[in-house]
Amino acid sequence: MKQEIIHDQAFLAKPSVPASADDTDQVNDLVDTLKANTDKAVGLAANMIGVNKRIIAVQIGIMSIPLINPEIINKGEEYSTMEGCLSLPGERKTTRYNHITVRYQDSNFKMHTQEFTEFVAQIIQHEVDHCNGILI
Ligand SMILES: CSCC[C@H](NC=O)C(=O)O
Repeated sequence: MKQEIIHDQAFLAKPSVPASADDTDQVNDLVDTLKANTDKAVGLAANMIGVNKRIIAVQIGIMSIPLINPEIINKGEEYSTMEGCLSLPGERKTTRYNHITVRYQDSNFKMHTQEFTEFVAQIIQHEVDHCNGILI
C-alpha cells in the first residue's frame, strides 16, 4: 500500500538494518509508494517511508523495481552532478560514479550481481546512501 514520505532528518540519518523475507509487505509498500510518486521521484529508500530496512525501489522505464539489501561492490569513473531528494528541499551537488556493480536480492530474495550505468546507477547510489543514513 502507498505510504507517506517522511521528512524526519533524525530518522533518515540512521543507517538501515538488513531486510529479510519477513519484510515482503514493506517491499510492496515501497514499490507502491514509488509508483504513486513517479511524477516527482525516480527512486525511494525504505527509511523514506519510515521503515529502517535496507530496501530500495528504482524507476527503470515504466517499471518500479525493488532491490533488497543492495551493496555496491564496484565503481567506475567519478563525476559531479546536481541532485534533489523528496525528503529535502532544493538540489545539491553530489559525487557519483558512472557505472556500478550491485549485489542485491530481488522480490523473491534471489541474489543477483548486476552492472548498472548512467542515470539508473545514479539513482541506485542515491538510494544506497539513504540506506546508510546519508542524505545529499
Ligand atoms: C537522481 S537520484 C534522485 C533520487 C531521488 N529519490 C530520493 O530518494 C528522486 O528525486 O527521486
